[in-house]
Amino acid sequence: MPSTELDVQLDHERAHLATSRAALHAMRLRAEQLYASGASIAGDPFAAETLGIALAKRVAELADDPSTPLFFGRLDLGPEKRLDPVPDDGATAGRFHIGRRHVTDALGEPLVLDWRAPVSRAFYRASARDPQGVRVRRRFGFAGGELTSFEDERLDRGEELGTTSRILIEEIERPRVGPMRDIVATIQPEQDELVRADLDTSICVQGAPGTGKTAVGLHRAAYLLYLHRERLRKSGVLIVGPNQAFLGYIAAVLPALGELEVKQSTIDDLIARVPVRGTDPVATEGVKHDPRMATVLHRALWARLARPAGPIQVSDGAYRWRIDEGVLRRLVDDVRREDLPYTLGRERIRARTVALLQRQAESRSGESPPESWQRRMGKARPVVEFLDACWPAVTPEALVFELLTDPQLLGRAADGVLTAEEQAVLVWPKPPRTVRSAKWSTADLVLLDEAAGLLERQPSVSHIVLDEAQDLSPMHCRAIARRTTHGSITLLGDLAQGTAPWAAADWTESLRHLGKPDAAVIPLTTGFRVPEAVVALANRLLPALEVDVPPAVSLRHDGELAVRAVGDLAAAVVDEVRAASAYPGSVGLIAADRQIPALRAALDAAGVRTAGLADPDDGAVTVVPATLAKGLEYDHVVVAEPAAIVAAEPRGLHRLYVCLTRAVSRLSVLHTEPLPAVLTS
Ligand SMILES: Nc1ncnc2c1ncn2[C@@H]1O[C@H](COP(=O)(O)OP(=O)(O)OP(=O)(O)O)[C@@H](O)[C@H]1O
Repeated sequence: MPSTELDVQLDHERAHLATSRAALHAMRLRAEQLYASGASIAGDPFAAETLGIALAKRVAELADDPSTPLFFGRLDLGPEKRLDPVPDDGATAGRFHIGRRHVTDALGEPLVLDWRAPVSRAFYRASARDPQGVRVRRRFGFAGGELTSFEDERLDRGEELGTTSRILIEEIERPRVGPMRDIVATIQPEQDELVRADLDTSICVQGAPGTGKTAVGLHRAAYLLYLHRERLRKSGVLIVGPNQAFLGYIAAVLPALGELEVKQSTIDDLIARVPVRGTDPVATEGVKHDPRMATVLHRALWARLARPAGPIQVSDGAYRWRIDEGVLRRLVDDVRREDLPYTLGRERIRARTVALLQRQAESRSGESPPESWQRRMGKARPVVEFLDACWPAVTPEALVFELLTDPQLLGRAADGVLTAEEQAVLVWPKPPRTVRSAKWSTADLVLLDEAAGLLERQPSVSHIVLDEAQDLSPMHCRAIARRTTHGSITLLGDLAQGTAPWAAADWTESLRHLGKPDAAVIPLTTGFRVPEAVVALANRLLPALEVDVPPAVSLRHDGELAVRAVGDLAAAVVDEVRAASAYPGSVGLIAADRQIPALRAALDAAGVRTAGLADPDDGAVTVVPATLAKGLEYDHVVVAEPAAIVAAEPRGLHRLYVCLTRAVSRLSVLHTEPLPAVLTS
């Protein structure tokens, strides 16, 4: 395109941007006015409050962030795809700008279409081979909210840029500062297919570091909320991530896409029903996370049932009623066969016992006794004694407490399921005296949740996105399965990054425990973060990680890698970090957890500004313990002493693989001890 023509078109697009911004502003003003007058329109205080909340949300959703473009793409559709009834004026019919949210003018005509709208799909999926009715796809380049360039693909003429798009490459190579950003402008076709998968479809995405798994999960959540807003408002979408630092890092993505109400949680917080005040030895933790514990708990619970040993005789003040032992036995057997959660079963026994008494009262008087009579009989001492004897009430805490304090009881429940050694490590060495004084560990949380699931039904969430899912134990997966009985999941992970003792070795097992055995496992293989040279170093570890995963192909041919033997680790770290700070973008120092305090002190002493994960500071060097590096990324990463990272834990090589794959542009590896042999061979 000649440069004058290009300038004309750019001016045209800038004018459209200005019009769209003004329209968004007007939409927001209207929402604010409605909000201000909400109290007077609504009939009563409750309605006023509900309306007020909805309108305040709407106002917040319509906030314009001047640093992000209102649209990032444009589609010119061919005549057969035009949706508008307006006669073709040759200029704008069949033309749609695509952005983060809908913007309409005063007449309700769309100026910008939401990226999730059906028409927008073609922006991500159309190709020269399958143009999907698109004549021209235009991508816009922006700097600080100002439109600076555009790039056209004439799909109708077979032109397609794919991953050679300059705008895509610039976006990928842009320095990272602060929390994670959305990727709506450049979602790739293989990612889009996952983002737009049906709500009822559960998927498992296996992808090497930096292939966009987290991004895909977050965008899928936003997409599902757009498409099924009413349904999901009630039962929700939940994002589960490995730790608070990670959740903090991704927290801004959904609000940037206009989704302000998605809950995010770590798996431990999701299932925590008691405060964690204790820790377990590794061997004990391992057994508690083993799926065989589900059988043990199940057996321990149902072993509490006893056969009725005698009739019940109940007086209601006027008459005395009796139910024979045989009838009670049948009653308990019948309810047992109904396979209800335990507490529901107990209540059903109570209800049926009262019904039997009621029938006797009816046949005597010919009238049905009042509800108050039924309630009284349900609480009558002989009825409660019968229930307590045959179907005793129990809490999850009491059930787990009994198992962990009583070797005999545990032995009966675990017979043929756990070995004697496994049973021995489960029992508390110093048993607490009461349930209340128990110091529960994080591993106990999965047992308590499993027990709670045996007692009561868990409410179902419509969709759960599970990130870094390779680290979920089978018992974690069961906890999620209980919460998605009627919902679906997006499982995101990389088997090579599994660092937990129970890390998944293949996805089939995890999916089975998650109750979604038929979910497809889909690979993502294009790497958007880690430069080629760095991927090549990290990939040397793969054979030692004993997992079968497709290797990633990096889109980044830039980037630098330096591996240096040094004499004084702290001094070298200070020098390296100082040198890194000369470049734009973020700097992260990753080291074994126990080395972090000394290295941070050395940086502080040298006057280098540092920040921890809990207190992020954009201009400072973030000091990251290796165990918290998962999912994070920095432009320049300094990994200090790989041997110490490997030595710190049984799956230390997997941890090192995670640490080496955090760099967006440059990775410096500094070591005083020899590097792990697999890295140098
Ligand atoms: N289509 C895309 N366009 C631009 N950037 C992208 C795209 N996909 C992913 N990215 C960027 O690549 C980086 C890595 O993405 P993300 O963190 O989602 O990867 P991941 O697979 O979850 O990585 P890890 O396994 O290390 O957690 C992020 O900065 C993300 O914004």
